[in-house]
Amino acid sequence: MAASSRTPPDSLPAWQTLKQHAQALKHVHLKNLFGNDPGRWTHFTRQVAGLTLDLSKQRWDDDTLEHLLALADEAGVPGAIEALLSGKRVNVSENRPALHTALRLPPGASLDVEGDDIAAAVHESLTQMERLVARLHAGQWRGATGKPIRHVVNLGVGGSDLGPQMVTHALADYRPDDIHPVEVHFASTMDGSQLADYLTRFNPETTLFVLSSKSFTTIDTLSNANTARDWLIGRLSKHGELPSANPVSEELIIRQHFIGVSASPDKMSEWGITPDHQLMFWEWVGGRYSLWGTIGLPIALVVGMENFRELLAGAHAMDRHFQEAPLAENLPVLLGLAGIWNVNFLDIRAHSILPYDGRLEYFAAYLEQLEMESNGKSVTGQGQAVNYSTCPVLWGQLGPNAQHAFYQLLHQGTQPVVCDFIAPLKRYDEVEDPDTRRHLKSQHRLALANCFAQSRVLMLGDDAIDDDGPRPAHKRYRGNQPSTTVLLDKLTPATLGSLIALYEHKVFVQAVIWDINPFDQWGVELGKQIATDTQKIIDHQGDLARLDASSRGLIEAFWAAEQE
Ligand SMILES: O=P(O)(O)OC[C@H]1O[C@H](O)[C@H](O)[C@@H](O)[C@@H]1O
Repeated sequence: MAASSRTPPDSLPAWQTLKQHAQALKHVHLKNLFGNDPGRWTHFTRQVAGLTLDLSKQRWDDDTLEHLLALADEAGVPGAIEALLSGKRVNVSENRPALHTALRLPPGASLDVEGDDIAAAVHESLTQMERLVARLHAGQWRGATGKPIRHVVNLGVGGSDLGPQMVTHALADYRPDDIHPVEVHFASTMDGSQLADYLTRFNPETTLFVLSSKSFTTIDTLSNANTARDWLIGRLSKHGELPSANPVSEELIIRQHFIGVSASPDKMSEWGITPDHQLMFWEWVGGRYSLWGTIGLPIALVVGMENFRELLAGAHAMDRHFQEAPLAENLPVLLGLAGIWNVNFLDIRAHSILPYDGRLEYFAAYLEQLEMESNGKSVTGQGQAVNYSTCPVLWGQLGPNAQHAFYQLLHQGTQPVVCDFIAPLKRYDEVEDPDTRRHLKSQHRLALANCFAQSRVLMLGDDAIDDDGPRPAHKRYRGNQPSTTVLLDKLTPATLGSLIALYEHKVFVQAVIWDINPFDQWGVELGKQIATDTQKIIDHQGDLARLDASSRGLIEAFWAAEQE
């Protein structure tokens, strides 16, 4: 992480100790670790900011943790945490800080970064967002023909889509009921199919688009934006198709139907977004870390500003804990170390995210970007190739659905996989009808029973059954698959904020130990460049002959299909 060169992690004394320790522990089954230590739950469980982190089902013991904590120390984790939170230029390849934590500083806080109080600027941007939200919630934001906005479509991709979509879905229950009803939707794919669905269903007079793009150059988002603009102009302008008594100017349409959110105000203006409808953020906020600021506009539209600020407060509580707690009590550090142990010492390179609550449907997709775009790297901050594994392959799905899909592999496949089970302890208290509440609460108990049963079976295998009589091989379970369980007291804006910040900081801790930069994503650039070249060839403006045989064949197949 640090710009100056560092001892490679695999040359640190604690790494060597861990290698030997792993050899000794390799043949110890998780069930025996539990058998040997009745106090595992207490030893390996921590509670902070509405979250309970149970690491007792990791395939480790007290000594492992001690060595891992020594590794964190030797790798400079405490100093790196301080550098991150105080705004040092930890993103070395782009020479800038990574200050997503500044977006959730409480009102009145200040943070001096290189001579500027950035907390003040952050709060100003939130106030500007609050004003736009208030206008929409009051039904005062009118489309070009004078009707209040009913549908808001966020056009963004990656960090400008996944975080807001995940949180709006998770917190939909927190929608205030005293507001003008505004429904929020998301379209990200460059093929236009998601957007096309909205365009066939929504009334252009009452539809507003939020163009969310940190760079404001992402072709996926800009192509959707152009389609949306053409649709609105085609329907509403004086030359349009709508038989309106009051045809309106293109200028008014763009003014009233587009908000821009970006770190590039010039590009927003160039596209035509009026300065009043531009929300800003900064280069020092990474896209996948940006839901906490103005990119969170869709979240604030769904849950209201008060709940949005609760989300920030929950994340800030985790930031404080990350900064202040000793390593051995520090949730993100412990979660990060469990990952290091699995990847680098137990050679487990697959990681599944399994929430047992339908509201967390998009959490795995969000973490896929957070973890793999951050830590899917193979050179250090100083450009040296690493010779140890970094980010595992991470994927997931709602646990109850995944039980009927890929749990077969978890239980009997050949791959070791570590799983994160995530569930709220309390649910459905707020349902008004007592009968419905009773039924839903029993469904919640059912979901928790499944969640707890699955991690137990993964751990114990056949030993989970009392009567472990003779059975054929295809009915046997070896167990010994490690897992983590994260329990939320309840899924609220604050606990969700803490949960997301927990994973953000876990990713950082791992990056520090692996000595990689989690805040850039150069690996996605070449694909974009080659796609631009390929499009020229598809459009008959480039040389097909210089491509490989497969790419040529694919393009020719497309051309042939176009002729049919
Ligand atoms: O917000 P934007 O600048 O449009 O970027 C959207 C996304 O696209 C990029 O290609 C990156 O891989 C992501 O990190 C980013 O979140």
